Amino acid sequence: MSTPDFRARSPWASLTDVDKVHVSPVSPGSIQTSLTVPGSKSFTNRALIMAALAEGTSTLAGILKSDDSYWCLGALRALGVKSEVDGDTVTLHGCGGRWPEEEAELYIGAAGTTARFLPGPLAAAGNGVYKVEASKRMSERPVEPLMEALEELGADVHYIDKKGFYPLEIHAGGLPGKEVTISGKLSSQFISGLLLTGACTQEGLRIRIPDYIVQHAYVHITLDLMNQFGVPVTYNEDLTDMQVPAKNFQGRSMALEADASTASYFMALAALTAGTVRINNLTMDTNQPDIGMVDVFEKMGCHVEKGSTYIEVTGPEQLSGGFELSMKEMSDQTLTVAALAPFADAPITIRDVEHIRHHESDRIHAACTELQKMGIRVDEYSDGLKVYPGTPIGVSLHSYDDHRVAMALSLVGAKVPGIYIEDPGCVSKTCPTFYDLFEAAGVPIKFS
Ligand SMILES: O=C(O)C1=C[C@@H](OP(=O)(O)O)[C@@H](O)[C@H](O)C1
Ligand SMILES: C=C(OP(=O)(O)O)C(=O)O
Repeated sequence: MSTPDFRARSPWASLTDVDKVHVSPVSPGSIQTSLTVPGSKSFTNRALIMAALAEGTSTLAGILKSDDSYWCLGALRALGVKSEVDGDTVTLHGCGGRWPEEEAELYIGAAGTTARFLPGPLAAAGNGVYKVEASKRMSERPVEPLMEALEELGADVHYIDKKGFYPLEIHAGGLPGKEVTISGKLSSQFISGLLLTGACTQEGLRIRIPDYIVQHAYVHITLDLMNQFGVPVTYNEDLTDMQVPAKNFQGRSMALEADASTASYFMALAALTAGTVRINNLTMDTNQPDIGMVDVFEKMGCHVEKGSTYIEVTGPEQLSGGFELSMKEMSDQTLTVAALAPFADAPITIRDVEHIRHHESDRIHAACTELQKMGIRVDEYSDGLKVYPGTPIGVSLHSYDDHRVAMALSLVGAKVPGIYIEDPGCVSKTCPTFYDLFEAAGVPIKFS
């Protein structure tokens, strides 16, 4: 069983000295609230990297302040990019397409985004030696297909401990570019990383995908943001053929979207407790794939109001089950659906998410183990799980140093007495204020 990697908890983390949280049940219909969720992790780390590489200054409002973004910003500072943070706004003075530092040691924490987005721009926009270290778990997560693609393009990558994994060293001297082929089946982040790399090459980059991209919506977020930062990529409909021009990013000011993944836990809270939760700063008009949870909530019997400035979910008296979902395109929410499923009136099956065994934990196995601990019947598949209706018993649940395990399992506590979540501080990877928001929504929270 994993022990938390406290080095990856940043100064933006919370609950650093907390062992457990006791989440207590609420009475049905008692949650009637509206809330504003923090900025999107995916937007924040992309925008930080593009702004750092850009010509000119960028001001990014509504950034997520969490471990993932703290370490990303820290790595960019170590590369010589100056920035100032004021509340949730950051100003970055872009380096104009060439990292100022020619030798740097970077620590990127547990962020898959930084781990997959930065190496290419290091090789292509750098001239020197960059040592990159990541958290324990990020050093077990796959990066080799991305590194192989970069090596094919001429990058000089040295693995320090184990071939194919962090920590590693990049001996940078620019990349000519041209063409590269990579599978999209393991992680969409490899593709986003190559797109960012393409802009920094000398001749531009054609990226071909021989199969398909899991969570391809995240690649659309990259494409849209690159366009906004002045690098228009041309691409075909299924994103299997993309052409990136060699072009400097242009600094700009923008407000970032709220995090749809974080919002989903609060919509799920309404779903589970027959309450009403309005998310004040998110609409259906987003590329973030986890917005698809709105359809899942409707399928489970919720009433959803899709406003022009908000989304509001009202839970039913009884959640409906009895369906199978392919969650390939919004796999970060697998754990949320798994946590709601015991309370549905028939089994729920989740498929096509084998890749989440390589996320912050083996999420399929973590979900099955913790549900079984609560006495819930589960079938585990290589690419998903089937959860049967049941009455969970109150126990202490492990969070596997995985923010989404902690946030999803906390939902169960809002319904079942005696639920404790171990190491709740792991939520700081993407939402250090998670338990503040949960409590403000009306769920009793007690730390020990
Ligand atoms: O590009 C991004 O911002 C993300 C891509 C997805 O990763 P994978 O495609 O590796 O599953 C997702 O799970 C992650 O939370 C964020
Ligand atoms: C998979 C996730 O993160 P990462 O960006 O580290 O891949 C996640 O946030 O669920």
